[in-house]
Amino acid sequence: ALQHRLWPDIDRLVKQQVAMSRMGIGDCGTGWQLFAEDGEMKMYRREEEIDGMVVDPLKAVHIVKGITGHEVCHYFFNPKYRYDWETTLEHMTVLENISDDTLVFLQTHKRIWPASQRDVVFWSHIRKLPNDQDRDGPDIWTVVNNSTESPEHPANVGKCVRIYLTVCLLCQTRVHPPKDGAPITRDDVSCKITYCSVVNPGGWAPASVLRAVYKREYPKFLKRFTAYVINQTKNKPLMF
Ligand SMILES: CCCCCc1ccc(-c2ccc(S(=O)(=O)CCO)cc2)cc1[C@H]1C[C@H]1c1ccccn1
Repeated sequence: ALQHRLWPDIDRLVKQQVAMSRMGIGDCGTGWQLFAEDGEMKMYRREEEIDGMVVDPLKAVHIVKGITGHEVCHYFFNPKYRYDWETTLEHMTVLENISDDTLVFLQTHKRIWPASQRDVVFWSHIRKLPNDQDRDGPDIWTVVNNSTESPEHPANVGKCVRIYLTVCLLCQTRVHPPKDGAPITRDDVSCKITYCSVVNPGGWAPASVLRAVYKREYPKFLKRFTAYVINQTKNKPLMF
């Protein structure tokens, strides 16, 4: 395929993020603390600071019945759905349509008192990966979002503080074939979702405020997003 300017970065980061996501919490070494749990959803964080700024890595694992990894990644990647599920979003622009699987976004997020408002520029890439652990299992789907520069939108010139993030959504579909050989329905599928993110808040914000924001916003985001995908797909044919 024709390579574009971001391709080497994207390819390297996707491979690195997928490898990290596939590691369980256990073998990521210690330091992960469970901070939120709701049914099948478990959220872990590590407390890390860079230059006194909270950049706590987050890892969430969730198992959702009735949807596939392709569907989860489709609704996460495609800009036309984002305002429906991203509650902290104030404005979103697609700066570049690099290819049908790679976009560059500019997003401004609602201000969270007492911190100043944030914006972010990132490339977003969706990819299907062969399921090398279970050869005849369904493919794995992933979306990786990673901050990038935009000459037209330099950091910290307007009212917003630029944040920097790396996000990886990795989805493994599981099919539980019906005994009587009947066609597969939504009752026979589930999706194991791993969501990893590291957000550097850019300018300084009180550690207590940031940790409270993350503790509130991440569980809300994953629950709302997965409920959105269930609702959007329930009367549609399965997308594998
Ligand atoms: C003082 C607060 C500073 C940080 C505010 C902020 C900005 C962007 C983001 C963010 C930006 C992108 C992504 S994504 O996964 O790529 C999807 C596409 O939107 C995810 C999260 C997060 C937060 C932090 C609110 C926290 C928060 C956490 C989950 C959801 C929303 N807000």
